[in-house]
Amino acid sequence: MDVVLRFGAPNKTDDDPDPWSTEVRRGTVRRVLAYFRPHLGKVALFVLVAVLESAVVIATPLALKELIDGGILKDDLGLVVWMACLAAGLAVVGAGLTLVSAYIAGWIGEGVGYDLRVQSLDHVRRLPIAFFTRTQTGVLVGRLHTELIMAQQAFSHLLMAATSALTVVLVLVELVYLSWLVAAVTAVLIPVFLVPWVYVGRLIQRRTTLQMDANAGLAGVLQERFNVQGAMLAKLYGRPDEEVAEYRDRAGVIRRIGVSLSVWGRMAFVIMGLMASLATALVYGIGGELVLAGALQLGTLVAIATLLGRLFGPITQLSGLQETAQTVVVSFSRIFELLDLKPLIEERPDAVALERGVAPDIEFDDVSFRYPTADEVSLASLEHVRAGRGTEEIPVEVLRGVGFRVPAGTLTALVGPSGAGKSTLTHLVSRLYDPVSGVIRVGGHDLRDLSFASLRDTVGVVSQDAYLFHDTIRENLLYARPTATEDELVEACKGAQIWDLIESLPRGFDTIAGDRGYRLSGGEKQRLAIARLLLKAPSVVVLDEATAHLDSESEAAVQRALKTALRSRTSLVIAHRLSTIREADQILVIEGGGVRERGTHDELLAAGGLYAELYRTQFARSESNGSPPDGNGSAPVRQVVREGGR
Ligand SMILES: Nc1ncnc2c1ncn2[C@@H]1O[C@H](COP(=O)(O)OP(=O)(O)OP(=O)(O)O)[C@@H](O)[C@H]1O
Repeated sequence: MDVVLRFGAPNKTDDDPDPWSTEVRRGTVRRVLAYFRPHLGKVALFVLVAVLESAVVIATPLALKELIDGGILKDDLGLVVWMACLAAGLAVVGAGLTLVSAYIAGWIGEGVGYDLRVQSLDHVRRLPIAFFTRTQTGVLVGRLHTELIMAQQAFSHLLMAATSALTVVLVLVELVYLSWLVAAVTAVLIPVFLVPWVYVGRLIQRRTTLQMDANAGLAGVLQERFNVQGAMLAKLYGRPDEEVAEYRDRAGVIRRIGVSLSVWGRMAFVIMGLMASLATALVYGIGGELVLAGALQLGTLVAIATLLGRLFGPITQLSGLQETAQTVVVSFSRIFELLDLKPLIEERPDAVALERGVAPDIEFDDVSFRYPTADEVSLASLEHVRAGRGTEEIPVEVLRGVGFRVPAGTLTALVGPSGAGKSTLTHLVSRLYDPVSGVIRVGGHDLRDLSFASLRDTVGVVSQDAYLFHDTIRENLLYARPTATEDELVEACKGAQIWDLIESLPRGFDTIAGDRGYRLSGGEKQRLAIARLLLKAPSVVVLDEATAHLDSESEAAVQRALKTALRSRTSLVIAHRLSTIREADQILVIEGGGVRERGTHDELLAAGGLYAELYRTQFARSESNGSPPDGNGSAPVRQVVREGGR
């Protein structure tokens, strides 16, 4: 087992995957340190500034000592003025150095945060689609955002703590030099004063973790409920009273923790002020007696009191060092967990490109497939569902020994009962997944040998529920081809039968579409997606026809759009409409993860098998102008290829 440390974990049960888990993997510290490497120059500069800053801290009391003992007590006005000016100058330089060191620490922290952010975003982008189907978006965003900010801030704090450590050491050395007795008393008393401070610090730390946990939980729920589909489901099926009660409970927890945090946060300052005042009183008490006894000079006493005042800030900062270090290590560990997920689908170094603009054939050669299990593609802590230990996923083969060929420039329709594996077949063509065995060839090349860029250029997909970004129609279209001209946009929209609508909108292409631009109907959205496809001009089209009922006008428009989109392209269409099926050069009837029948519409009807049954129960209903045929088609039955049930 890789997990070796556990820092103050909250009350979680084993079957509750915890997105804020504080488990740390072995080797994390080494990996964190590696992030310093590109910033070593800045780190060296930071150390130099830290040394200067600490030198200023200990020099000021010495100037004050000289001002009193050598100037005031010896009536030397010149020295008084000089030392006062020196103390003032040191104060200004000290303030400047503090700002400079905060700036450099910020640069290093932000630099590490930047490196980590770019690396993790790029990595997550390359993760397989299976990862995204399993992961809770809110929790993933939390990890990529909140966690990263925490790691980076804590990182900067660690650097500042290094300055504090140096200051504490130098101040203690100077205290011993000025008066070993007062230094000894201070050394004994500091830990006593620090106990309440450390206690309060821990309390604040625990509450902050709880608050983050509660906020993340609420954010996850809100993200799920308040997107358009979630809000729709909640309106149709939700139980408002119970849901509001749940929000109240969650918000109540955040309020309770927030109130307690604000009190304890104030308490921390109160304790620090109190500690400083008590220590000063004590030093003047003991030191005053020594001055009266002639064992200590007045200037030395003032210098000691000043030094003490400078000691508490750094010491309190150091007392939180352990928690800060933990935060860095735990946060980085959670991000590394994500970075360690394998992309599964990768581009080969010697990947080739298909010739552009030439429609290739597609061939499935004995392809079998199962969806990856959670262990292979995701993190339990990101799924954030109560999976329960011991309920291991049993991988089920979704496709078994599938073999067929789509000749170049032809249309193949996939039909079959729900859950048969039609969408899965199309996912494999666009290489969202790789087959477990067998080969898929496009233009004679194994899909796995093609470069990603070539694959993206070659295969265009239009899904049933076309997704649009919350952006203008123009930006949504340009996503497929950023260099497209206005004329090309218009032409694509005309081809997709959506231009009339866009033209009629007051803001035309600049109308906001997407999640909150919900004004587009299902058919319109699909036509916009077809326009996007036309702009991309792929030579292979994978299409899932909309099952949603479209009115006859919209349906006719979609059909016309499809005609343009599929013309002289190699097409694989999950067909729900008889018109598409009739036009297909080949129909594959998919059932139970295999091709059961293949042929044209007439051939399959004549064969009287599964297709004929599907036709009677589903497709005939969508045929507007005629009654279902009786199955006595004229096509010769021998042309129908029946697949063995593998
Ligand atoms: N992401 C996934 N992870 C695991 N199993 C999946 C996943 N997607 C689909 N399946 C399973 O794979 C099988 C085939 O599903 P697929 O979506 O390919 O069927 P389909 O023929 O397209 O169905 P429909 O017509 O209802 O869309 C089903 O049993 C389904 O439960």
